Amino acid sequence: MPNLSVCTSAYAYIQLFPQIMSPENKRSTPYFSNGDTTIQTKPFPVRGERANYVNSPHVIAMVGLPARGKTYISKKLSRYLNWIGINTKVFNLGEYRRHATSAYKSHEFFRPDNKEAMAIRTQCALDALNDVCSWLENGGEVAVFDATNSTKDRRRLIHNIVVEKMGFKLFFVESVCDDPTLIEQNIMEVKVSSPDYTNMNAETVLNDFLLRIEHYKEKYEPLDETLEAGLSFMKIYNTGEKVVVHKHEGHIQSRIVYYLMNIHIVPRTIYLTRHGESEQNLEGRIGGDSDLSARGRQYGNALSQFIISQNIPHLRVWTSWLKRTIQTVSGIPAPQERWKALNEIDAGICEEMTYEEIASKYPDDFAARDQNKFTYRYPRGESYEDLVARLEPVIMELERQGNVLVVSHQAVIRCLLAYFTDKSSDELPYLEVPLHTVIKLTPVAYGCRMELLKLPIEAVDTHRPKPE
Ligand SMILES: O=P(O)(O)OC[C@H]1O[C@@](CO)(OP(=O)(O)O)[C@@H](O)[C@@H]1O
Repeated sequence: MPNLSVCTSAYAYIQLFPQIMSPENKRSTPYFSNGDTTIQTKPFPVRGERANYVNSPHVIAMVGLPARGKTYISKKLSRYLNWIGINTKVFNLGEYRRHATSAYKSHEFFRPDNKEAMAIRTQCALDALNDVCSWLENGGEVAVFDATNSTKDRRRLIHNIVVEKMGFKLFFVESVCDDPTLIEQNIMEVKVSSPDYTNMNAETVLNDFLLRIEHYKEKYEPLDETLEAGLSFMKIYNTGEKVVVHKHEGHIQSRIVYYLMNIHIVPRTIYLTRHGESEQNLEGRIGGDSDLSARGRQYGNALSQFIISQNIPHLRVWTSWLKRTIQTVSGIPAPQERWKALNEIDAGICEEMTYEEIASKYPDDFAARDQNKFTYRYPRGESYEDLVARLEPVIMELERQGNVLVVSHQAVIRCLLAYFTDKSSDELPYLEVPLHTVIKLTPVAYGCRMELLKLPIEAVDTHRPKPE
């Protein structure tokens, strides 16, 4: 976290950016608009081996006026990248500023002519970038720098540090929004509860925040492919109405572009549930393709009643290709789609065995799975890690859709749930997904609200907890 020290010595700054600020050209620095004040920062990490990797780390730097959904995009992107196995972390500049100073009293703090505040803000940006670089140098793969980065000078500074000094890849993501309703909605949803505004009423917050935006607008320079032709970036207009991509590089940036092109913020609900109890669940056998038990069929009926009672507009129902999910939704009056990708984890040579049978026939495998359940792959079958890869298109399509009911299996629902609730790969294979329970997910501010709705039909417990 920030280590604030504003001084009048140009020493650290000269060290950091020798090519742009030597003693002779001290006054010609393009990076600060606050007169003679220069910023001292702790030394940046030394450019290490990571810069030479084929897959060198990436910095994703957000761009845009306040209340344009940058934090929403940062958090959501980080959740997705971590879920697909790319080690990602968000560095939010607002948090550095709040940690460094409690000077924020009103929008006046953000006036471009407030020199003292400007020095603090620049110091915080350097501290955050310093942490970004240290984290990437120590094994991180993608750092998301969540800040306004709304001037060309600030972006050049980031480029100097991230690309020229550290040798990392840099991609800017700008969120442009000129719809006053969306902006006001964003302020009311997330700014009213910001630590900047404790104990203030919503109207005062709204007015102050709108003035803060005005201060940023005075200096705002949107990304422009002619003026900043060398930079890699994408611009998202009005939450996805239009997208412009400029010089994106490599596999990770392509995935980021594709993901951000698919997400939307229209309110909707996702319902996840396992099939009703199956014949093989009753016997404690894994996998297979058995029919529902009598209680499983009751759950199918209860689920239809529940879904009808919810009165969900334009609901779509997705199932796997296995009999137990298809039988479960047979009474639901909504369009249905079958996905092979939603089939249960393939247990390979262990299919249709009980855990006890596996432990006695393949003791080494049984122990290995307990050691690392996420990466363990059943011989001639799959691991949870494989399952996440198989489910990525499902997540992408879910992101594009409105209201959806997904009826699938224990391991598959764990993977989907981990994505929506930001659970690590260690936690994922042990998430509790009981039979005869509907998991209702509603997007809120920066995440998802999760409700577990147990329907009143008994079922066996198929959860095998992590051994001590
Ligand atoms: O990874 P574990 O904890 O074994 O759970 C996955 C297992 O859950 C089961 C039930 O034991 O799922 P489901 O009944 O939902 O199809 C098996 O088919 C599957 O192999």
